[in-house]
Amino acid sequence: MNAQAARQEQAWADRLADQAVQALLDEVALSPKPALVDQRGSGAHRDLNLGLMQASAWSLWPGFQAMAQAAQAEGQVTPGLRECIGQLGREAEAEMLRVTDGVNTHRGAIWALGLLVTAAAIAPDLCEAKAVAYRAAALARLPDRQLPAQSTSHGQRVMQRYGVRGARGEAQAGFPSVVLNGLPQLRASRRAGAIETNARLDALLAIMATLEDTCVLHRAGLDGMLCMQQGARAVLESGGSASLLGRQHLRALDQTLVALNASPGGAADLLAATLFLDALESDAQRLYGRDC
Ligand SMILES: CC(C)(COP(=O)(O)OP(=O)(O)OC[C@H]1O[C@@H](n2cnc3c(N)ncnc32)[C@H](O)[C@@H]1O)[C@@H](O)C(=O)NCCC(=O)NCCS
Ligand SMILES: Nc1ncnc2c1ncn2[C@@H]1O[C@H](COP(=O)(O)OP(=O)(O)OP(=O)(O)O)[C@@H](O)[C@H]1O
Repeated sequence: MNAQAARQEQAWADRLADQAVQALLDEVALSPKPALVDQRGSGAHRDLNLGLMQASAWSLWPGFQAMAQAAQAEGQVTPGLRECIGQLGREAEAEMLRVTDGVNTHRGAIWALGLLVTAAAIAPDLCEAKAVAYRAAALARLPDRQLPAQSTSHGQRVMQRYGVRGARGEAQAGFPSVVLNGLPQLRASRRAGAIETNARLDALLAIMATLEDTCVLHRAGLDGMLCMQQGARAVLESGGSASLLGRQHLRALDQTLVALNASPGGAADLLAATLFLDALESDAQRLYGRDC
């Protein structure tokens, strides 16, 4: 590789890490989100706040950059790359826990964005959202033989109890909540004239309307999850977060989910994934001058 190509690769890896961190910062700053940490406060959480979430997001930059570089070195989806980013993901999680003093701020986000950053780095000229999600799914389906024996997570417990597929299933299926719900809603709301805040809130609600969020199942059971899904649908069906009626429904949903302790952390991670893929497509249009 000549020096200019090497510089371009380096810049692309840095850019992907920037965009992943930016997506996390944009997700947490977006307000008012139902029962989640945002600029108003901690939602249903006692151990999370805005500053902690931001510090956590910044701490993940080197991990995302390293995943992008590993993908560039390998150049394709392989079992070796899967195991390499598994190790980098665990190191990123350890750094997150160091920065947050042991609080889980972004476990699900490291998983989702880590896979998407890796998938984007493999083929910078093939970065249409669906293509990136497809490559990320292929990676997520590969086994990680280096995965250490883990103590049972909240996610694993509720997946067994309710028969849902959780964060792994979402990734292995090609992020349907992002590709079929979050991104189309983000763009539909923009086209309908919503300001960016409302378009992003609507995207979050579109994800919440169908997601089997293991955070919610763990914290508030099946009733909490159905409440989240129905409440999110009610906001969208009454005109979305930009409409007066939609805002009334959104306020009610926030109060109900906080009372149930039902924070949709998985949906928040997938909103960050949506914002990442949206920015990636815009970047590619600028760099390559074509629709992805
Ligand atoms: C797959 C992960 C998320 C573990 O999931 P599990 O469900 O067992 O654990 P846990 O309950 O601790 O975390 C799940 C997190 O995912 C998010 N989430 C919840 N529900 C969903 C859902 N339906 N879809 C997507 N994300 C979700 C939430 O943020 C939640 O906190 C991950 O931590 C993991 O195993 N990583 C291994 C490291 C790795 O291979 N990394 C490679 C890519 S970076
Ligand atoms: N803005 C946000 N507000 C709250 N949670 C978020 C936000 N964005 C993302 N999340 C996700 O929610 C998850 C935190 O949920 P939760 O506190 O239920 O995790 P836990 O550590 O598994 O559970 P517990 O705190 O009950 O022990 C994080 O993994 C994070 O990915």
